[in-house]
Amino acid sequence: MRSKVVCNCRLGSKCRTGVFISVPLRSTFCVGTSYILAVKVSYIVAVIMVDYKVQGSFAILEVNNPPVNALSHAVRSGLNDGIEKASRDRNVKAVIVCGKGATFPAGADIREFSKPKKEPWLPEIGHKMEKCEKPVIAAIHGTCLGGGLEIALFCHYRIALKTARVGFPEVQLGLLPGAAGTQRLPRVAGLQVAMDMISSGRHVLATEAKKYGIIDELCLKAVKASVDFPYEKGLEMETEFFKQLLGSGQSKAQQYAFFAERTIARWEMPNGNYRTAVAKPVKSTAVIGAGTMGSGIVVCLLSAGIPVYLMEQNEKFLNNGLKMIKSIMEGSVKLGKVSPEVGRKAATLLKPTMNYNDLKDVDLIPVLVKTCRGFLANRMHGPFGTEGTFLVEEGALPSQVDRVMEDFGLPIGPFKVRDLSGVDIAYKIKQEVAKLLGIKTTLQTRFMNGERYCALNDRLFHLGRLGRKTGKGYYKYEKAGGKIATEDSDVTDIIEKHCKELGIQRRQISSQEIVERMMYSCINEGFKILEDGIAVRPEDIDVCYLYGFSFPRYLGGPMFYANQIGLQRVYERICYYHENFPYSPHWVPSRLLRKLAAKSVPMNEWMAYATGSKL
Ligand SMILES: CCCCCCCC/C=C\C=C\CC(=O)SCCNC(=O)CCNC(=O)[C@H](O)C(C)(C)COP(=O)(O)OP(=O)(O)OC[C@H]1O[C@@H](n2cnc3c(N)ncnc32)[C@H](O)[C@@H]1OP(=O)(O)O
Repeated sequence: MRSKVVCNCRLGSKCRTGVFISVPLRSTFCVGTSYILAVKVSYIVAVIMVDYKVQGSFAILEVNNPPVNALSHAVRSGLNDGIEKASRDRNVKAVIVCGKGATFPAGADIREFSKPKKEPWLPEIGHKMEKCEKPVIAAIHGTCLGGGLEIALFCHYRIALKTARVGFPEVQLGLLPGAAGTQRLPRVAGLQVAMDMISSGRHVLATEAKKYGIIDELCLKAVKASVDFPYEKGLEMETEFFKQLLGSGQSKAQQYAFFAERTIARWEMPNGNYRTAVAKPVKSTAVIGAGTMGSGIVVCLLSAGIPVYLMEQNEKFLNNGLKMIKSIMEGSVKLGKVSPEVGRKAATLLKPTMNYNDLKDVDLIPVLVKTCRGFLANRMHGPFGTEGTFLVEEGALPSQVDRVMEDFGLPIGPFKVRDLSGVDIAYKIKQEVAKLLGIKTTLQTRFMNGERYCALNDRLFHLGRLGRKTGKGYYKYEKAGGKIATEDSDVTDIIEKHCKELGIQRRQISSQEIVERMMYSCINEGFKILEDGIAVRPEDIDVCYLYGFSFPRYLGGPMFYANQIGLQRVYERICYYHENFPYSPHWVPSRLLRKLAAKSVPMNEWMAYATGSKL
């Protein structure tokens, strides 16, 4: 713990060096420390997050806000005071801005975006640095990102370790650089580089950045020319856009996704947690089943350089799988996704077999779960697929459902996915369930075990329309194994025939109904999953969707999306669909959702209600 007098802020005024909490005693100065400090003589508590040192003729402003030196309010205050102090100090001839520990500031403090905004803003500090009559140098190491890079761009010189990385990841948070980044980077690095970096959010190595002129060891670049507007006007526009984005649901969702990814990494199980778990080396693996999914997993393992047995009981399927793997690996090499070296080595790492004995010593066999309802993703995604088919049976077309869901943000609609994974897979899963229940289905079956059943997929299966692999499924393709999906009037005829035979009156279905039925049915299941303790928090579900189903990041995940819509509204619509579709158990409203909706519980308290610690 350090305590030192660092400023002379007036009693009761805001401490400009840090966070001023309370002043019950009469005191004329405040005491700052990097830690929350109870000082005997007063209750004044302040946090210093920029260490100010003078070494020789250099003033060093070292940002000290671990772990990533985010530019929190206390850091901004510290930088602001530091640059003013260095400007005033006659002994100081130059100023160095740097980060303590692992990195130069990695950007604004994302947690502060959802709090009341507090000055000083970053552009104000940046302008003070730029206007400082003494040279201001950014000494960069680690990850110099977002607001951190903007600060560096305001400095007169930038020097960096070769290993340092710079970038504007704001786009991943639904934002744009808001402290002159959009104005200054093009002037330093050129329009093309700036457009690439700002729109991709990619981190650029210092060696590459130097080439672009972002890291400038030699002198202050004269950055006066503007592409479209004078600098001041450009800055004004940038601030306006930044404010608009910051208030948008998209940015909130992306900020949520950023923290959700980190939250789920801190997992806890009854017999261990993320701190105590020790990774076991994986030297050999086996994949059982050489279908689309099995082959995909083999490709991932081979790309990581891990030996893998591919086990199949049927020689023809085994050979088909091997062909598929070879072609995917060759494609990956061509696209530069894996190196030619990895591609060549893959052939030696892959061992096809039809003998289970070969698998007895392998370290890992990934399990391909197809029918189990107990798992998170499959269980939650079940209603999604089922509702899609029901919508088509009631009046929509597969292409309409796909278009609406792609507009919603999914990378590929549910029927295109079914064609990709295979109509036969969906058919066989249903047949397995029917077999377990001792039921035989026909094309006329409308209920199975008291639940609504749609035999449309079965029709396509019996017509040999198995999806991409046969060149026809819910769409037609340019060839068997083709990728270009085109609407097929034959499919419309099949659907209409199905409805006519079963006496189903088709109707117009709105986009809103499609989105609600697809999304709310799986959200309802998501709340049941929380209720059952299958997931320990909504973030688990959302990250699973972001990665497993490429759910749009700008919506955060299905649970965050539900929260944004409002639980009361989601609950009411689920009740509405339950009334209209009483034979689909996925519309039975979740008890947890009902409780949360009734009490308008904020998302961070959902689990207290799910686990019963709050009722
Ligand atoms: C309203 C009017 C305003 C008008 C004026 C506008 C002025 C606006 C000015 C500036 C705006 C700037 C925008 C930004 O700068 S946005 C932020 C840009 N930066 C980022 O997005 C970086 C995000 N972080 C990362 O990518 C990584 O964390 C990385 C820095 C690469 C380090 O990775 P790694 O070593 O793997 O560490 P972790 O990711 O696990 O992170 C460690 C913990 O630190 C927390 N963290 C990281 N970055 C931030 C951040 N920017 N803000 C807050 N917290 C951050 C992270 O959550 C980890 O903590 P925990 O484990 O507790 O979750």
